[in-house]
Amino acid sequence: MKIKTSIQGYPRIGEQREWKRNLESFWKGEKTEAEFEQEMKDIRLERLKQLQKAGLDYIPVGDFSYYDHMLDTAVMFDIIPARFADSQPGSALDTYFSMARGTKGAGACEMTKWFNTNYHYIVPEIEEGWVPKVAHNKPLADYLEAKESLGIEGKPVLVGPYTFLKLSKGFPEAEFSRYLDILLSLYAKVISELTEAGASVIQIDEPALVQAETEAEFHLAKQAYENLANLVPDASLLLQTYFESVDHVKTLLQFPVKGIGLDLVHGKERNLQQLRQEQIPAGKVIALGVVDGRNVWKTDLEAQKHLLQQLEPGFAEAEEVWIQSSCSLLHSPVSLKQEVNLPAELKSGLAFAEEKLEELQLLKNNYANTVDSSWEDHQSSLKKFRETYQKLEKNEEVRMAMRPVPFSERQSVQEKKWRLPLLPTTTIGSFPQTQEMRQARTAFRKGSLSTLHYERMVKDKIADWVRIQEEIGLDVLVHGEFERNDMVEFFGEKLDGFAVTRNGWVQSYGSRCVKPPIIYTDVTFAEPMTVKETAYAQTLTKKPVKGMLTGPVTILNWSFERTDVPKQTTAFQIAQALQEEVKALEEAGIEMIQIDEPALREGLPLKQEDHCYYLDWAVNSFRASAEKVKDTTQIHTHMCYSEFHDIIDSISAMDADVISIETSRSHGELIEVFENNVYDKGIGLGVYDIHSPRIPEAEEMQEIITKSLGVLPAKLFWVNPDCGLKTRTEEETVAALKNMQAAAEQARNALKEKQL
Ligand SMILES: Nc1nc2c(c(=O)[nH]1)N[C@@H](CNc1ccc(C(=O)N[C@@H](CCC(=O)N[C@@H](CCC(=O)N[C@@H](CCC(=O)O)C(=O)O)C(=O)O)C(=O)O)cc1)CN2
Ligand code: MET
Ligand SMILES: [Zn+2]
Repeated sequence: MKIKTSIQGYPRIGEQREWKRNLESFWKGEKTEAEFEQEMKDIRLERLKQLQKAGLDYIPVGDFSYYDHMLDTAVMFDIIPARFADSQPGSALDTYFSMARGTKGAGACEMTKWFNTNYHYIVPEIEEGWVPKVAHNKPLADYLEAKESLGIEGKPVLVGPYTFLKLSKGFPEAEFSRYLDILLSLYAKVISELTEAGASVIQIDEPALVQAETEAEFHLAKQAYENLANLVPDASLLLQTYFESVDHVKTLLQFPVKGIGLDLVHGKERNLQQLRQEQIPAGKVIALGVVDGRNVWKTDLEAQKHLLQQLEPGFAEAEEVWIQSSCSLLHSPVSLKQEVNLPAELKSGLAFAEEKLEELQLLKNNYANTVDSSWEDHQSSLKKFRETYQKLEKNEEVRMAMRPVPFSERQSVQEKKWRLPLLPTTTIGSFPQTQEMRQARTAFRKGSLSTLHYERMVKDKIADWVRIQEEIGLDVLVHGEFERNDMVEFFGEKLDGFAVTRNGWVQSYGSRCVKPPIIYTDVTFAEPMTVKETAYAQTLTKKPVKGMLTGPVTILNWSFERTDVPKQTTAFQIAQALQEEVKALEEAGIEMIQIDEPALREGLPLKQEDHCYYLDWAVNSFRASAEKVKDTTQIHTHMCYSEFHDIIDSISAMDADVISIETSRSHGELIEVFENNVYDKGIGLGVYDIHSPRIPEAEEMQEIITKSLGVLPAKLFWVNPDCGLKTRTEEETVAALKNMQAAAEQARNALKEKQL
C-alpha cells in the first residue's frame, strides 16, 4: 500500500496573527496596496515553507485567502453584485473588500456559517445580469507562485461547483442544473489551465455532498462530474468530502475522478460501514481523514493504524492511499509551541495544526515498520493525558427542564413589572472594545497593570456607556461587556473544567479570530462571573439593565469539546453551572437576563436524520440554564448569523420571554417565516447589520420595522441591532443607535396614529 500524506488546507492567520494585522492596518489606510500585497505574499510563502518542511507529500495551494475562499471563488468567476461594480471606481482589491465589508453606497454581501463550523463565508449572489467568465485564475497564480518561488509542486484546492452553487443565492432554485452547467464550463477553464501548467492533482472540495441525502441529488452531482470529465479529460481531480459521512460511497466511487476523499473522524461510523464493503477501483486514489482537523486532541495513532490495516484489503488496487486531516486545518489553532502556561498533563494530550502535520508523518513512517521512539513518545504522552483527566467524576443526569409557568401567564406579570413602551429598544450586549481596553487587558494579564487600575477602567467604560445609552433614549440598557475578551472564552476562564490558551487563535470571519477554550474535564461553577459589572451598571440608572450570559449550547459549540463524552452531557453540565450564575444575578437585583445562543443553529448536525435528537437536547440545555427564575424575571436570548427558517419551532421551544434575532444581512428573508409560523413570545428582529462599518439611515430601519409589524404583533415586538457592537467604533455605534431609536419612535407614532 502506497501511503502519502496530505491536508486539505492550512490556517491563514500565521503563528502571531500576522495576516490579521496586515489586513486591519491596510483597511485603516496605514499601508499601500503594494505593501499589503507584499506582506501577504511573505505570509503565504512562509506557510508553504512550513508545510514543505513538515514533509507533506501533497501541499495545498490556493486555499490561502485575503478574506474567505468562497468570496475568492465568486470573484474568480466575476460574480460581483451590480451594486459594487457600479459604486466602485477603485481597484479590484477594493471591490473584493467592499463585497466582504460593505461600503457607504453598498451593503456587504451576506455572510453565514460554513457548514457546522464557526467559520463564516461570504454568500455569492448570482444576479440576473451576470456574464459568466473566469476573471482571474487565482488557483493558477498560487500554483505557479509556489512552484517558482519554492519549487513546490502544489495541490491546487478549489471549492467544487456543486458546493459553490448550493451555497450561493440569487438564482431560481428550479434552475440549479442550468447554473451548474454554466459553472462547469468555467471550472473547466480553470482546471485545464492548471493541468496545462503541470498540476498533477487538483483537490476539489464538495462538502455539500455530505448533505446530498437522496439518490437524485447524488445523481445530479455525478452527472455534473461526468460533464466536467468530458470537458477536461486530462485533469486529475481529487473529490474531497468532509465534516460528515457521504450517504452513497458506492456511487461516489463511480464518479469519473482520480480520487475521492472521505472524513473518517466526523461521520466515521457511516463512512466506514460503507467503505468496508467496497473495493477501490484500480488506479484510483483514496484519501482518508484520520486526524481530526477541527479539534485539538492528539490522535490515537495506534487506533488509526489499526483502522487502516483493517481497511487495507479494499485498497489492493488503489494507486495511492492518502492519510490526511479530516478537513482543512483552517479550523485548528496554529501551533502548540507557544502554549507555555497549560498544565503539562493537558498539553500532552493536545495537537494543533502544526502538530497534526507531525502526526500524519508519524503515521506514515510507522505504518509498515516496527515503530520508532517518537511513535512511542506520542502514544505514551496521550496515555498520560487520558489517565489524568478522562475519568468523568460528575456524570450529570440529563433531565427534562422547563419553567413551571408558561409564557402566556408570565407575559402579563412581566408587563406589569416592567412597564416598557411599545416597541422597546435595546442592544445585544457588547459595546465597542477599544484598542485601549484590549491592550489594558493584555497588560493586566501580564501583570503590568494592577487589578485596581484595570477594574477602574472597566467601571469607567460602563459608566460612559450607561450615560450614552440614556442619552440616546434606549429602553433596556446593558453594561457593555468591556471586561470580556470574548463571549465564550470569558466564561471558559471562569468556569472549572476549561482551559484557555495563550495563542490558540482560529479564524472566525474576515480578520476576526477566536480563541476557543478547551473543555478537558467536568464543568462546574466556581464563583459569580458577571454579577459585579452588571450590578454596578444598574446602580447608575433607573432603567433596567439586562444581564448578559452566553448559553450552554454556544459555550459548548464554540469550545473544543471532549470527544469521549456525549455532547449533551457536557452541555447539561454547563447549563447547571450557568443556572447558578442566573440565580446570583437575580439575587443581585438583575431580573432581565439574556442568555445568548448564537451557535445553537450552527451545531445542527449536517444530516437531517440527526436533527431531532440534537435540537431536543440543545433546547433542553438552554431551558435548564433559565429554569429556576421567578415568573417576573424576563429571560432573553439572542441568535445570529444562521438560517433560522427550519428551526423556528425549536426556537419557540426554548421558551425565552424575548428573543433577538439577526435578520438584516439576509435582507428580511426571515421575516417571511413569521407569516406562517405564529411566534408567540417577545421578539426583536435585528434592524441593522452591525458587521459593516456603514451607518444605516433611520428610514431603512423603519422600513424593516414596518415590514415586520405586518407579520408580528406590535405588542411582542422589540427593536434592536442584529448582534453585539464590540467590533464597531464608538462613533459608528452612537450614530447608528441614534438612528435606530429615531426609527423606533417614528414607528411608535405611526402605530399610535393607526389606532386613533
Ligand atoms: N467565540 C466566538 N465566536 C463567534 C462570535 C463571538 O463573539 N465569539 N461571534 C460571531 C462572529 N465572530 C466574531 C469573532 C471574533 C470577533 C472578535 O472581535 N475577535 C477579536 C479577538 C477578541 C479577543 O479575544 N480579544 C482579546 C484581545 C487579545 C489581543 O489581541 N490583544 C492584543 C493587544 C490589543 C490590541 O492590539 O488589540 C495583543 O495581545 O497583542 C481581548 O479583548 O482580550 C479579533 O479577532 O480581533 C468578533 C466576532 C460568531 N462566532
Ligand atoms: C455572536 S452573538 C453576540 C452576543 C453578545 N452578547 C454580544 O453582544 O457581543
Ligand atoms: Zn450575535
